[in-house]
Amino acid sequence: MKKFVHVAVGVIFDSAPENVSAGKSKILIAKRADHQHQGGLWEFPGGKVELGESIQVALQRELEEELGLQSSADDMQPLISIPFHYPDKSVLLDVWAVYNATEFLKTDDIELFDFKDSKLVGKEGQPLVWVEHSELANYEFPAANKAIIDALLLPPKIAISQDSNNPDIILSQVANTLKNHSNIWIQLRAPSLGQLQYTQLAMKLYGICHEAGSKLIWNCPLEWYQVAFADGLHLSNKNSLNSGLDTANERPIPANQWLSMACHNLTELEVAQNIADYVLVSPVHETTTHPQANALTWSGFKVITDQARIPCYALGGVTMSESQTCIQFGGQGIAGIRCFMADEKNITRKNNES
Ligand SMILES: Nc1nc2c([nH]c(=O)n2[C@@H]2O[C@H](COP(=O)(O)OP(=O)(O)OP(=O)(O)O)[C@@H](O)[C@H]2O)c(=O)[nH]1
Repeated sequence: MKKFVHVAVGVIFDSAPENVSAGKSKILIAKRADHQHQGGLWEFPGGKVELGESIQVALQRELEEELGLQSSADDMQPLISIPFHYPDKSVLLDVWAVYNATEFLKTDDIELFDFKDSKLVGKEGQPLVWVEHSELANYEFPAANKAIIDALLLPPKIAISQDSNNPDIILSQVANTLKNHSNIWIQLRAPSLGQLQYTQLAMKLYGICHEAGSKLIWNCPLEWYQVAFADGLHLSNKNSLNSGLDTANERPIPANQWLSMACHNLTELEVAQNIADYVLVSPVHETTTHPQANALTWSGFKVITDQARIPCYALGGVTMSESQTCIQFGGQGIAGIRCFMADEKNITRKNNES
């Protein structure tokens, strides 16, 4: 039988959550010894959860043993949990963000600095480096870590545009959302528009999103997708079915673009996590547009996040006030239309007033 290990993993930030979301923070990574499983690759520090230990206690113990880092439970927040099967071993990585580490871990700490090589090393002699988010791509990690790195790059909020047959209304809506929210990506969903109108609108929005430090995810048939004006593609059930992607094993877009899929149950999750980077799980609550759909509730959402090895967003009647609940139930963040976008009537009224 394959060996199974439950691992507590810490993504250690040198500063507070506000600085992390503003992109002004560094992350500590360590190199695994050659003789270890996945040896020679970089990792986020951590180790096995011992019998009867909580994840937080295990992580605090491992970080103390490996780095001399004394972390406070108040500075820890769940990031993602990843069940992953290597050919020789199955792991459950329980990954937590650990903030304010430099308050406890001095980079010039004599114990952690190898003066001979002028390098930072851990207590077990493992090389350590503080890196920016954008530098993570330059290091080679075990396969299970792709989802951790994705979770670090993905935002806490995804605003989905409200459908309209008037592209100008959608454009104003999105601009408004970007004005009112930071750290948010836009998914352009506009089933009432034809291909030409959709493409023209998406091209305009791509510039607007990038100017605001956001990203634009297209939600349209695969054939409409234009790599040069998009950061990624979201495949609804209908669009993935129409393109034969509901059973696919191959990504339909390049690896450096984001791919998300709709997910309503564990069967859809299995299909999605073969090719997508993240899923939008719905409906968490009953909504006015889908009153007949059976709501998952937060506990049903957790059934899915527990099985997911990619980040999961909560969609369907979820409000901003539930952001922390979403994280506690294993979610990456919140996706929605109404919770971020002003509705069409207000936009029309505002446009008429100005
Ligand atoms: N700490 C840590 N482990 C990871 C990461 N990614 C990942 O796949 N793992 C896997 O999770 C397991 C961690 O177990 P561990 O560190 O306690 O044990 P080990 O096998 O490395 O060595 P050991 O048995 O000698 O202690 C390893 O199989 C490792 O390959 C990561 O980012 N950090």
